[in-house]
Amino acid sequence: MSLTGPAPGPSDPIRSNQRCPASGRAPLESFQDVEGELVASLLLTNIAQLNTVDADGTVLADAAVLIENGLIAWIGPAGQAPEAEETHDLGGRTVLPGWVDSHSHLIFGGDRADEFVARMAGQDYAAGGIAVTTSATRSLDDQQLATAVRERRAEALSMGTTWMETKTGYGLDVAEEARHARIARPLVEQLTFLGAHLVPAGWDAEQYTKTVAGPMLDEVAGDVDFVDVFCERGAFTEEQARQVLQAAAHRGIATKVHGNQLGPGPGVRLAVEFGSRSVDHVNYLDRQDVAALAGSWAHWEQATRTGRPGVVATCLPACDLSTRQPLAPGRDLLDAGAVIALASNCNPGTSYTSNMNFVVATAVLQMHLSLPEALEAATYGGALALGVQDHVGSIEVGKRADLHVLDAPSAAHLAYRPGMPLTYAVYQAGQRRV
Ligand SMILES: N=CN[C@@H](CCC(=O)O)C(=O)O
Ligand SMILES: [Zn+2]
Repeated sequence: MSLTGPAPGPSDPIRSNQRCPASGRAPLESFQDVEGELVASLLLTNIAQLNTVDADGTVLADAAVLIENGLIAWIGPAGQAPEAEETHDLGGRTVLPGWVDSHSHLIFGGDRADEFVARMAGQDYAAGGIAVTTSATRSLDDQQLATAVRERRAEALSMGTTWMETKTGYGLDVAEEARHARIARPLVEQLTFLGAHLVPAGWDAEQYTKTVAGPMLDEVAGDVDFVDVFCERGAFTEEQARQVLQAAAHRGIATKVHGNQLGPGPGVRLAVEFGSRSVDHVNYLDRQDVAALAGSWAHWEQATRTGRPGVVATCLPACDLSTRQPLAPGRDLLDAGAVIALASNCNPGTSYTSNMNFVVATAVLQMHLSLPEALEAATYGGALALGVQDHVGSIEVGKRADLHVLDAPSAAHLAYRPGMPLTYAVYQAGQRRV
């Protein structure tokens, strides 16, 4: 396999000012003028361990990466690296793809520390807490809400997350959901509509579902990449979830499902039936669920990463710890041939962290994933869950230069030294951001 290749041409994937293939929008507009300068050609060299997360899991020692115009242009031994306008000596550190965090809820006001403390004292998590955050979020004006989202996105970037999805779902009426979508749109790379998060007080569930699947979806459709539904006891039933997913399919919008989080249920089945990009949480799976998820990848060639992707099972271990749910069976899913992603689920109710280093460490230590499996799930797996796997999620020629530099000699240190501040530098579309 050759790791070298020609510099990307004009038709190559997302540059920082190009359109996102899933949404047709410019995903990084908000980041253009924040900091960092885009150098036409930049060589990163003296990399002790380069984890490409390509289809072969190639790991190179003593490596270099050439970035041209924000894209990866060459990968190979440091001793054979081409000349560049500028060189960064990474001092024998480790490089991996930037994290692709495919599940978060950053559009919120307030926090729910009291609820967390009660949970640690033995109370169960229940979907109803979403209403508390909805009130706190509605009380923020546009500027306050934008600032909150921007700061949370920046916090995630500072820990290596170079591509991030976030969801609405704390507005829960037409005007608020539309306001949240409009505000968040330029602040994250991809946006999901989760009007079907909770039936708000005072609403009849059937009426609310109709509103979500009709006028609310119409109002946000131009701003979102995905439609999601929380299919769980205390949230939306199978039939209600089906209405929302059908409405999305009718409008040609890709779907996601929050499913099987608090108990066994129809979430996985629905996601497979609708060909959703992902089903997220997946804590309570039976054999048929696991088989259905694995079977959804029948038309995908793993060795070449080509074909039709199936439904990604997104595991959220930080959430599982905070809600004291059994960890999602990531090991069993992988062994059965399913494809998993790891994501933060950053939100004030169940997972108030966007630290993907922590998520990956937990997946290795507690879910029994190998380090390479966890790395892949938190990068390429996330990209698959978002439909952007041809553009981000691995270090390969032609892809966007999203790189996470660890202050460590190998990626194993992520789990070996859990909780330590290992992020040394972050390059996003070729610009040094951290
Ligand atoms: N489970 C549904 N939604 C969020 C939690 C929302 C909340 O409790 O505020 C989640 O993914 O965990
Ligand atoms: Zn969620």
